[in-house]
Amino acid sequence: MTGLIAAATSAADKRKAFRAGLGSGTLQRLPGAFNPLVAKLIQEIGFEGVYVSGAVVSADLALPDIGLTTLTEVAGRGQQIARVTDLPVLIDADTGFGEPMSAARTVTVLEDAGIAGCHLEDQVNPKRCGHLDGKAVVPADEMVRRIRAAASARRDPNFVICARTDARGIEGLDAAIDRAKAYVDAGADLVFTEALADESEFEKFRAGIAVPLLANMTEFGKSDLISATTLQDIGYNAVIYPVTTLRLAMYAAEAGLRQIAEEGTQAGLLDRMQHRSRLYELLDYERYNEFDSGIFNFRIEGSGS
Ligand SMILES: C[C@](O)(C(=O)O)[C@H](CC(=O)O)C(=O)O
Ligand SMILES: [Mg+2]
Repeated sequence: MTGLIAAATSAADKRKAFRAGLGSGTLQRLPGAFNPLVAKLIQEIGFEGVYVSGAVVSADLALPDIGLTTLTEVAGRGQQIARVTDLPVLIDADTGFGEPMSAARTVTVLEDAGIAGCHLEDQVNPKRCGHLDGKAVVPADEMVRRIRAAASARRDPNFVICARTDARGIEGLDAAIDRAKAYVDAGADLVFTEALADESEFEKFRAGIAVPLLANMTEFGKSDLISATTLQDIGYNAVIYPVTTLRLAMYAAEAGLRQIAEEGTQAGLLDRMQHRSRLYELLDYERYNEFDSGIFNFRIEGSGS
């Protein structure tokens, strides 16, 4: 029954794999999973990791991404997602949920949740999406304390501490690079270069920083949508597509709900739905017969199947 209810790969092995991936020269692609089922899809399709987005955890609760969610809520979602995937999970820890000592506690809680790494950003509280105007950052030395505290709290040295700088949109690119250098000196393993504009800025960041770099290819934001091949050629080590699956799903859900409201039936929507049989395949439903041979003993029939 290994790997059925939960993924078989241990958290320690996932962290090792994430470290190795970041050092491999191959871009690690981490789409955001808005739930554990999407994480299974991400693994099946062949991505290198799974991202858990703060914006998505918030939106899922019908809240804006302004630091309203708690560590317990975020870690809980992360744990549910990490449990079902063999891939490493990188999670968005916003500003660390408080003072540097809270950032330290955040790391211990996320380690216990089976997460492979987290990013902490240098925004003030309340934070906002990094692609909006009107952001503010804390002084660099305060963020340095955040990162030091987080790095010192690790029990597994392979847990990846990623420092995100939001400074590009506030203090400019050179200042953002200087901040990132200070965060690396404080113990960051990976740098999240938030809201850069175009390829030339990604190149400039790459030239300035010695540790692995992560690009955020979020839609409708301040960064050009650069392909994975180009990011890899520039020398980036990881990319997240944080809100993409939620945007796709919500778009489809809205269109479908409007059609049902108008037409009084979903009959015209079946070819735009995940089929029951595909859902069951993704869930490994049939394998539950390993527990009890009476579990999967039906055929999928009925309307539209
Ligand atoms: C990456 C991010 O922190 C997230 O929470 O997913 C967001 C993404 C977004 O709001 O589009 C961010 O870039 O701040
Ligand atoms: Mg976020």
